[in-house]
Amino acid sequence: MKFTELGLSDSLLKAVTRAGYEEATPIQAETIPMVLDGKDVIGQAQTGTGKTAAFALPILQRLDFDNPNIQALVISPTRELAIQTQEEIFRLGKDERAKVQVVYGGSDIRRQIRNLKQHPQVIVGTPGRLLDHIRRGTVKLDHVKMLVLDEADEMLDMGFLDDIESIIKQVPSERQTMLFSATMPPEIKRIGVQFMTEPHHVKIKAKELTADTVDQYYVKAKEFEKFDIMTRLFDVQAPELTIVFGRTKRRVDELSKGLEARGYNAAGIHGDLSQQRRTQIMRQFKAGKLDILVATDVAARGLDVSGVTHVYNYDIPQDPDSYVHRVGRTGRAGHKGVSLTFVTPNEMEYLRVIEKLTKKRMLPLKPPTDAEAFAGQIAAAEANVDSLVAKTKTEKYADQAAELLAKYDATDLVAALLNDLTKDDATAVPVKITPERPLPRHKGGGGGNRRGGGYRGGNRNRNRSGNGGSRGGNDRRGGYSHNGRSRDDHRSSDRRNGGSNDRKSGGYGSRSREDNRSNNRNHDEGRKQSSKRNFTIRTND
Ligand SMILES: Nc1ncnc2c1ncn2[C@@H]1O[C@H](COP(=O)(O)OP(=O)(O)OP(=O)(O)O)[C@@H](O)[C@H]1O
Repeated sequence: MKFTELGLSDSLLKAVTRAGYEEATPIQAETIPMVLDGKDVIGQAQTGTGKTAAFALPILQRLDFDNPNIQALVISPTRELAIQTQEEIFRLGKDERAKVQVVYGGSDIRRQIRNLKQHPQVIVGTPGRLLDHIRRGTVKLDHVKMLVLDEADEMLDMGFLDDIESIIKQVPSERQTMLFSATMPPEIKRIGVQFMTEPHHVKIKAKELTADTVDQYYVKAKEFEKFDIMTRLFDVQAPELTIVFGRTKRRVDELSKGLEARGYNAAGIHGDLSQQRRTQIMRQFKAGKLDILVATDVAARGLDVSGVTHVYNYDIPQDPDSYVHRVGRTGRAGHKGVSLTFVTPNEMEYLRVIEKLTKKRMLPLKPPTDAEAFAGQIAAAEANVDSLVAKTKTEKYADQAAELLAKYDATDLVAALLNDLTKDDATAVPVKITPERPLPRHKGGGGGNRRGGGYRGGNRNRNRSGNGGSRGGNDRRGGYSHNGRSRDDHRSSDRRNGGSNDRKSGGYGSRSREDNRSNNRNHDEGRKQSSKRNFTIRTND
């Protein structure tokens, strides 16, 4: 549907055109008129289908620019998502000079207070820091007329619910309330509607819960085999921008160090890192200066990084909703993506439960052999050679080239070049990743009651202490962290190709070589980091 049919103002239509949006997505087409009409809305649609603009545009239109008070509040589960959402609302409301501010934990509160004195009309924030500002009296919500819970099911789940209730108490009851997410379990929706008035539930029907643009695979492997298989898969699939999800913070640290040791341009983020470091890594990743982001579920919700081609679940998520959000970091806004999930033999039942929820079968992949990995590396190196030759001013080096050709056999020279352009093979740099305790044996069935008595872990009072929780994978959720994300991620510092199974992909969902060539981002950089030394991860545990 055309944006012009939705009742948006001319300046917002201009902003939409400037953003490059041609047509409204289904969730935008359905919810924008309702929100403009002042209705309470629950908006549910696949990941990456433009839910942010679906609430941002009508909110901007309903702002009274002569009113200096906070009129709209958007609550986000993670700092990174809050920052991104503020940026998008600001971008769309630029012509109207909408004042949009973000507040989140782990960053200088005095600066936030200074900015709050500039009278923002829209606030985006994480719950802990919002509460902090409310208590200090630096954020006053008594003029708020629009409230959004982004990633609403996450915000209304046990980990956040108390904070959300405390915040909502500060917002006038005469307000418009909106909940948005790709997933909305019925029992969470029941909690949500208590904060709403005659809500309209807009659920964009899709055959599958996950975006249909993502080709989903799984590899059955033993715990200790996963790392080597993953790097071999990288060689074969040649992912461009990749997110690897790990279950715990320790896992993320070890994986990112191990990948670096093998010459990949990788870095990890999780809730124990300083916010400064988290922001720095996200910036690098968004700018394409980092090929692989390794993360806990702190990066699973809402993050919109264009060009993420592959998502690897190094650990199968315990929570099927989490799977939906993780793989939703690729295949966004109509682009293609590939996801790959490792599953140990005793975790197969978890895979089936995820498939039941998503209504999509993951295709099994065999781990690539060494020969296949080598072939993948050589293919990438050849593509590199093509671009190197194309950009080299041959005359400049002609004499030295002739000298080298006289000294060495031409085949030896090219072989040395290829050796330099390929990464160390798995065995050359042994990496040992500390085994995580496997997920408890699944009781079977599943799918129906996902949260209540399902397998989200019996003890719903998770991680309230915000103690970082997941070291050793042993927290109060029966020995497993909440998807590797502790309350600390949420609050402690807030207060607490292709995919097709064709030859090019060799059956591994790789991107075409053409793609690789044109997007040969920083593989060279990555390679330079490669140290041909033995590398074993040490941990404190
Ligand atoms: N109408 C549109 N046409 C094209 N692209 C769009 C449109 N609306 C939004 N986008 C772009 O699509 C991408 C995904 O949007 P957004 O992050 O809002 O998705 P989402 O549905 O909130 O996903 P998630 O469930 O993962 O949070 C963004 O890069 C956004 O700029």
